[in-house]
Amino acid sequence: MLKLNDPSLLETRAFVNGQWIETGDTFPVHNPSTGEKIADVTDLAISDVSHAIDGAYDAKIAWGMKTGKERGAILRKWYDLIVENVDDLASILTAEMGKPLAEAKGEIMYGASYIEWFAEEAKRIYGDVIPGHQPDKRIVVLKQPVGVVGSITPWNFPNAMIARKVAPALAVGCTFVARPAELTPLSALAMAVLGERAGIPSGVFSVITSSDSSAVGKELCANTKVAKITFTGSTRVGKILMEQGAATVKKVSMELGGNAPFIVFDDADIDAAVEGALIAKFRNAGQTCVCANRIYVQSGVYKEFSEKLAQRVAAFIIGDGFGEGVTVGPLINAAALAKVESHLSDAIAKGATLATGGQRHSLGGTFFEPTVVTGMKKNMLVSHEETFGPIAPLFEFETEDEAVELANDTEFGLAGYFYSNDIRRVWRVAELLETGMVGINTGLISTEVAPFGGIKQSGQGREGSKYGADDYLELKYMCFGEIS
Ligand SMILES: NC(=O)C1=CN([C@@H]2O[C@H](COP(=O)(O)OP(=O)(O)OC[C@H]3O[C@@H](n4cnc5c(N)ncnc54)[C@H](OP(=O)(O)O)[C@@H]3O)[C@@H](O)[C@H]2O)C=CC1
Ligand SMILES: O=C(O)[C@H](O)CS(=O)(=O)O
Repeated sequence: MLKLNDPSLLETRAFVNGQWIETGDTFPVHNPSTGEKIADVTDLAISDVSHAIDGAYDAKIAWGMKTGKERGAILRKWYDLIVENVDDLASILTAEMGKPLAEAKGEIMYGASYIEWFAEEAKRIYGDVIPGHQPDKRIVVLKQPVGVVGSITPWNFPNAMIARKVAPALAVGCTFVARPAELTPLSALAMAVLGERAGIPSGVFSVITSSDSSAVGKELCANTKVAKITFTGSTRVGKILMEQGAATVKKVSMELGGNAPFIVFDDADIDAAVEGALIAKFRNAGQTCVCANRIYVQSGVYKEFSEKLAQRVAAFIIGDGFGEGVTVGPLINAAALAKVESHLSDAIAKGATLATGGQRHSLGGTFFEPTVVTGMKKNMLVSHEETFGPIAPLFEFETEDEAVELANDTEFGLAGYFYSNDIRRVWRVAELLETGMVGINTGLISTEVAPFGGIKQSGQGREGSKYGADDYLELKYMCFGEIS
């Protein structure tokens, strides 16, 4: 049983229009480290989802009429409550998702940083005054909230992916209907408990828990009271939602799949590059969209980098996310494990060589040994598919042009990383990489102060930073005539 300082944070009812809802229908939530059931969560019907949308639509006028300062104050209170309860929120997150407790705490604080950031930005949603085009004309541009936002988020960051969306939405005056992944609804519900305590008015932030993501997605896309869909997840599902949303011309923000290249040039600090690769590849057991999916190492430093990386990876501590000192937890489910094994067996069959790891961990379940594999070639599955697991595939290259060509040889374009101490090379490569984000001599780029998002088939829109509110705003232009 989960031991919490505040057991009321382990909520299993859906939160709709300020009411905690039980329908009698539930779906189970399991701990991926142990396989044990940790809760039965309300399984809403589509009529309940539609009711949540109605409530958000009814609430948007009053919420939008508050000043930015008033909305910001409520968001700031929410931030303070999240920080005060970080230990319980992290325990709930580790229990339902499996990541090590230290990483879970990091995620809670990372998600909270977006709520803090947009609590401040709420007061700064400025419009424009444009010089008139005729003597009697005066032109003013307003920025107004888009309205009701439907949100669908993945299991791998069950707190931060919602926080990264709900914060800007509420800051600018939108209302928000969140549907968390079936695998990890508890973190979202705990956010709703604290949001209610912070004074978020009923209807402004609802959490609709459901085992039928497809049906919820169809309702959010078809319901004309929903102005916008914001989605984080696979490119496959993003395309489904974009197609479904087209029927009602839904605005969309899409944070989708990745296939990040991680390039080590021969002028790099190799020890620093190893540290960067450990973070970029193995954070969340490799289950992040910005993970290094392909590691390209220039031939002159390939042996040194490979050996140093393998040595560090072999020292990882695998186990239950609650375990003391554990640095790599389980994969989320059997399907994730099967994908990791398929990518690895494909690579080995095509000539790759194991440097460390390479098999299911002796703990059983969905634990997999963190793995380094060398001798990778572009005809291997890992080159073109997102592994979403703890495998570091090392490819060798000779020239800078070759590295850039290999890095860009993907339909994805979310994150890219490289290590080099040649300033001219840094600018050349950074400008040529076809990604929305580039880490230069660092393997960790996610922060609320910068615009997070991808290009190509990794999505559209940006989350966080001074740009992050734009996805939740409409421009309205007013032309005043007869002014003389
Ligand atoms: N760009 C980014 O910031 C991020 C991208 N991702 C990407 O997400 C993937 C991993 O997450 P994963 O959960 O497996 O991704 P999925 O796309 O399978 O699921 C993401 C969310 O979409 C829901 N969903 C699934 N099918 C549909 C549908 N037909 N209609 C509406 N909603 C649906 C899921 O619900 P349910 O699971 O309950 O069915 C889940 O809540 C990877 O590709 C990763 O790169 C992940 C995190 C961040
Ligand atoms: O992969 C994800 O779900 C997150 O976007 C990763 S990050 O924002 O924590 O880097």
